Amino acid sequence: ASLAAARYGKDNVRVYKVHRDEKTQTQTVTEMTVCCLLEGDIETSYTEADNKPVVATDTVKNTIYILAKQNPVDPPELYGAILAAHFPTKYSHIHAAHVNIIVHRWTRINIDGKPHPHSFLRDGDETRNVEVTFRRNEGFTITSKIGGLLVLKSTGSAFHGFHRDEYTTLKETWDRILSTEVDAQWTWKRYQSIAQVKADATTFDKTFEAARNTTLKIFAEDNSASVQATMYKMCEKILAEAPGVEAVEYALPNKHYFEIDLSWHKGLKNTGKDAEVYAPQSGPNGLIKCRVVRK
Ligand SMILES: O=c1[nH]c(=O)c2nn[nH]c2[nH]1
Repeated sequence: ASLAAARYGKDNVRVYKVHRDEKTQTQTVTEMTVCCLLEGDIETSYTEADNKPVVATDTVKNTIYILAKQNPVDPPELYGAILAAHFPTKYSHIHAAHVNIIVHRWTRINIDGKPHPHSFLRDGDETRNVEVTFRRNEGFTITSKIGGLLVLKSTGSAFHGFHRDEYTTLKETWDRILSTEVDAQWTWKRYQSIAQVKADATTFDKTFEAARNTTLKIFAEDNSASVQATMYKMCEKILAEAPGVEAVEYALPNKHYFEIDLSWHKGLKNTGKDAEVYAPQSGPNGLIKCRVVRK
């Protein structure tokens, strides 16, 4: 047997950082969960129980905290790049690092119409995520993500004209509920240095907001012929808005809501145009994926 691939490190490292602005007496918070895995000349720690090359996962955890203290944690793309580059820079036998960051929502609370200086609420399980791989002599591959954004539209979605044969029972519909959980990501052109990543810091934030707004706008306004058709429009718009992005990917579950025929009860009409009460399904669910690149 031989070792085909190996990477190790610390996962589920929860980090909270506060920024205190003395001038405005306003505080800003960031909470994230970090995974950092290392690759390099570590084979003998697997094949020969040789621990000399092992930078302990506890050391990786400590480094996550120290670099969060010494550097900005926003945008997560920049902190992720700083963290990923640290290990191959410090340890010559580590050649690459893979960083995944999940940024949780702490939205500033408005009290009496005014943003509160140090109070926040968790408005949803939606997260902003980042994946950074740094490989020595190859630079940074950065992917930015929206995760867990639950959206539903009660009409404005259809699905008809699909292939029919002896296996098909699905009825065509011109008016259905569309409910999904947005898993969207966009991969940036390769960066060669932290300086280049830092120079784009505001672009990462602006592109995240633009991609989220584009997703919501097209989801709401597109008279959807299918999940496929609607998600493609989202990808096209994000590519058009973000010249630094090379590819956009979406994975959208189609979370079905079934009509309930209640006609057995005194002829109660609750199907087709009379449908009002539905049964939301936990599964099975459709899953529609795509990756869109520039021509
Ligand atoms: O939007 C949809 N795409 C599909 O591929 C599909 N299949 N069943 N329902 C569906 N809805």
